[in-house]
Amino acid sequence: MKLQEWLVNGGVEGLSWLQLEDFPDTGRGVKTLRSLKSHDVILTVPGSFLWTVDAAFSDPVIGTVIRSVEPPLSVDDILAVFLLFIKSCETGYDGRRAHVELLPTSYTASIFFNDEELEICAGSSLYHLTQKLKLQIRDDYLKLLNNLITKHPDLFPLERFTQDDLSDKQFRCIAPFADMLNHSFDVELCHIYDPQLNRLQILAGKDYKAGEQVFINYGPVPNNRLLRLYGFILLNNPHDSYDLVLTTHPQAPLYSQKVALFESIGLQVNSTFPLKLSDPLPLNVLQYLRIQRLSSSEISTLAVRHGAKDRISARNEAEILKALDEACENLLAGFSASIEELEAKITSGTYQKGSNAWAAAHVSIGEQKILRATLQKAKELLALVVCANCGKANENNKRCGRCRKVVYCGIDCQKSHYKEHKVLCKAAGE
Ligand SMILES: C[S@@+](CC[C@H](N)C(=O)[O-])C[C@H]1O[C@@H](n2cnc3c(N)ncnc32)[C@H](O)[C@@H]1O
Repeated sequence: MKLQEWLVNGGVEGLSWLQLEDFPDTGRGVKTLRSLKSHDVILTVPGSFLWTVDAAFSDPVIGTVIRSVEPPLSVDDILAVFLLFIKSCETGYDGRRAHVELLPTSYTASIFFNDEELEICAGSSLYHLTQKLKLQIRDDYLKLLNNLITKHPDLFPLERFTQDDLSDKQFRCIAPFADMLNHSFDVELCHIYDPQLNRLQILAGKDYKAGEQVFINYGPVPNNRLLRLYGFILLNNPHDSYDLVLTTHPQAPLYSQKVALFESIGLQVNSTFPLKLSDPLPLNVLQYLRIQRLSSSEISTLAVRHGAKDRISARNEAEILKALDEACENLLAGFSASIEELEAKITSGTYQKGSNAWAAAHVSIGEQKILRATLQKAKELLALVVCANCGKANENNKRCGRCRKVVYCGIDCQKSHYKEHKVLCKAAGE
């Protein structure tokens, strides 16, 4: 095989015990022909084989052209143009062309979904980011067209540099053969680029028996990101998350003081918080919201000076939890299909296992489960702040002595509420 020859002749080590193979769950991947111990070096790829900005810049044919584009191209654009240029060459670049020929010919990253498939996860962050990405790719393509492609038709024939071709930026390939390794969370992070020695090494991320598929770990990536970047999802992904974006309007009262307070606890005014099933309402979300809703009389209290780790006032706490409750309800209402509807379609086989629709449904289910857990947590915390009977957020509200899950502002409210509360109270107290 041409690729193998090119790599071995150029000093790539490891190819005598690694072999490409098709696997049922992951598609094409790499198997080891010998047993490996965790941390063994299994593949070494010298830097000269990598697709890098430097490699593109030093290419004798297009290097100078790419370098002279104004405004300068982004790293992604340079790599995409470099790859497509090699793909469009009919002669020369034998090794690199052999590599490009082996790249997948179709992709299942979410930007390649048709409208119907994408609609399945409408409301999810995957949906919003994919729509944004589609527009960004169109804009990037138009810029490339004006600033590079139409200026050098001899180097970049228009019919081979269409917007669809450039969407192939999704190939996240960095090194020939190393990019054939599939992902598993069950192995340690095991790919290392050494800038001094200018080489990429892959170590065994666990012990392997001869004949097993070898994996690398793409990092702690949630399903919405796996689907957006790589076109697959993992069931029971331990890193699944919903990215909650919190921002504060510059016209908000006490804006500059609040920004300073955010920064004092390592947060930005525009922050993204990954919510997880294992921690659906992280402390830093509460800290952000407490600061965001501070009143002028609360701004210099001790609790604020301690980073708003604890409640600042009953008023402030009730306000942030109600806002969070409302935000979760609104986000959940924005999904095109509920968890139950999607699960029914998966069980009945309407969304076939492994299809784009199936993957989109799983991302939507995962995000909704997290949002429901966040909503539940916000409700539980709110019940410890506002009187269960009259709804007042009072500093002296006391917990129900039995279940300790609700609070009352006084004995009268507790008595009036007892009829409604007793079932829940008994169940919680048992
Ligand atoms: C770096 S490549 C790995 C090699 C790839 N399978 C190939 O045939 O070229 C990354 C792509 O492999 C697939 N992939 C990697 N890990 C996977 C996994 N655990 N399950 C399903 N597909 C996976 C996805 O399509 C992903 O975009």
